[in-house]
Amino acid sequence: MTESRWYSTSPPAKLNLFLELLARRDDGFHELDTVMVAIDWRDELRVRHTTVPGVQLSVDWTDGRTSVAAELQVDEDNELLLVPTDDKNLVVRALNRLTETLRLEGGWEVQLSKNIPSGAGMGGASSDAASALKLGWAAACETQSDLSATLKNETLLSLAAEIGSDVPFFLGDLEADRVVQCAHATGRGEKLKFFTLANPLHAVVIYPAASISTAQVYSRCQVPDSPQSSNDLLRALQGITAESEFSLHNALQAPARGLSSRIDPALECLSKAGLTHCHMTGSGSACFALADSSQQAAIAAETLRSTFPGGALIRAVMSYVVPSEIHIA
Ligand SMILES: C[C@](O)(CO)[C@H](O)COP(=O)(O)OP(=O)(O)OC[C@H]1O[C@@H](n2ccc(N)nc2=O)[C@H](O)[C@@H]1O
Ligand SMILES: Nc1ncnc2c1ncn2[C@@H]1O[C@H](COP(=O)(O)OP(=O)(O)OP(=O)(O)O)[C@@H](O)[C@H]1O
Repeated sequence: MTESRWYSTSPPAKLNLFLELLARRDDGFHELDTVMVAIDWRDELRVRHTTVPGVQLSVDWTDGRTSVAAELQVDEDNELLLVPTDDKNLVVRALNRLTETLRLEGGWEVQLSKNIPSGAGMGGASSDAASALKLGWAAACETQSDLSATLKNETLLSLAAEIGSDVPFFLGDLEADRVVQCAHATGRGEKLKFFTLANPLHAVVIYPAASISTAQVYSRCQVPDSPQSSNDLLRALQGITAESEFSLHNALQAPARGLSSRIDPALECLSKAGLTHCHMTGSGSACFALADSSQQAAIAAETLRSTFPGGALIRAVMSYVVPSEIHIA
């Protein structure tokens, strides 16, 4: 066995434009109706298959720890900047499971450069894990010529769903083998119908220097008697109806607001910045609002950087594709 070349990609974050709770299941998970869009706030991940067993993961912050800590107004050793390098990291879990499933010899050398904050509801760890599965599969094919391509989609999808409810979204549309930006997700988030946006989405995202546990938010949520539906939004995003005819919704916003006092100021500042459709994404704490253009988003983000009280990562973003392109070096 030899070492593979380096395989790299840029795992994107996501925003939940809509999230409704339909039921609480016996296994503790919730049935969802959610609409996710990938955005161009991205990590960087490099993977190669090596002769050494296990996963050797190194993590840094692309903009430098000092710079991110300054934006967040915290010390460099603050837990907001801590990213695990052991099997708590979903990248390590993904590659270990790939090794077991494919009965591979050897292990992995991995370099992860973070941009996406954790505990933000932006799915950063899940996206890293999905990318690790894709890169790992590609690298394994280089050193193990007998891997069956027909097993690829089935294996990646089942490992992704095992690792986390958000992970399958970040694999993209495996069946149709096309790049897309959006999906309507049901089940616990793993049943996906991908679609292409009629027009790019522009937004400003504020991560208000607070990490929230997804499990804690779900433990405080309430399933409504009459759930709202994502139908109008789905039709507007696909250009079937006029784009102004939709509203966004997140059933996890109320329980998350009860866990962090940093969400309300983020929502207030976004709504005062001349943007529309202000909401929290996923289980929080990050909040976003939609802009008409990349220029409006950039100007609003710049203004918010001077007006938002306390530390925060504030970015102008736009819709992006899943999966992101793989490079080989
Ligand atoms: C909030 C979202 O990000 C929206 O896209 C996802 O629903 C969360 O997805 P995730 O972070 O991949 O979550 P998982 O790692 O699968 O689950 C973490 C915990 O969240 C709760 N959970 C998650 C997904 C779901 N549909 N119902 C739940 O109740 C469960 O308590 C679970 O133990
Ligand atoms: N690759 C990774 N990058 C960042 N954090 C990770 C990673 N793998 C595991 N973690 C851990 O996962 C936890 C949550 O991270 P994640 O970014 O998935 O949360 P989130 O923003 O709430 O996303 P989601 O929308 O999926 O709930 C953190 O405690 C973090 O330490």
